[in-house]
Amino acid sequence: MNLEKLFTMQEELDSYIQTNNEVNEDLFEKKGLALIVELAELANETRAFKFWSAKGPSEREVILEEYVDSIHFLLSLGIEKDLNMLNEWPDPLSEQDLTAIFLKTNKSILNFMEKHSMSTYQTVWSCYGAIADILGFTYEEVLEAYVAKNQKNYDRQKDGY
Ligand SMILES: O=c1ccn([C@H]2C[C@H](O)[C@@H](COP(=O)(O)O)O2)c(=O)[nH]1
Repeated sequence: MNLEKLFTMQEELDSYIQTNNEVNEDLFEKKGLALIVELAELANETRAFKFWSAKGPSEREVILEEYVDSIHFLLSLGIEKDLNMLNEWPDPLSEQDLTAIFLKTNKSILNFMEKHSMSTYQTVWSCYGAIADILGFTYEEVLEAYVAKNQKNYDRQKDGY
């Protein structure tokens, strides 16, 4: 999937949020932590690791919204480090197990935060690609859900979130 439109939309949303909240500091670390938190929220909604519970995963729409929350922060981190020339979503890792991919993704985010190169950034995208594959999300669905959540984020700012 071409990422150009998403980077542009994210850049606009980020500047709106920063202006609205009068923030001028370097936000890389906070956004990095935000991505790790979003990844955990996503894992929690899938309940993939909850061997002690009989309850199934949340509804697909709920999981998809959590997924695109991560995509927001992933784009935003790339913008912070001038890596938004990444045009195409890198090929997904081949991984079938949700627990394994969540752990790999977590590691890839920490690795990117330590060494922010295009290569470590692409690995995070490949991990998220694998998560989408396992969850059965198409690029079209992800794009549509991203656009909807991006708008919701503006609305929340206007409502004094
Ligand atoms: O600089 C920012 C800060 C927040 N968000 C978006 C990403 C997620 O969609 C949402 C997370 O908000 P919480 O629901 O976790 O508060 O905010 C951004 O896009 N850019």
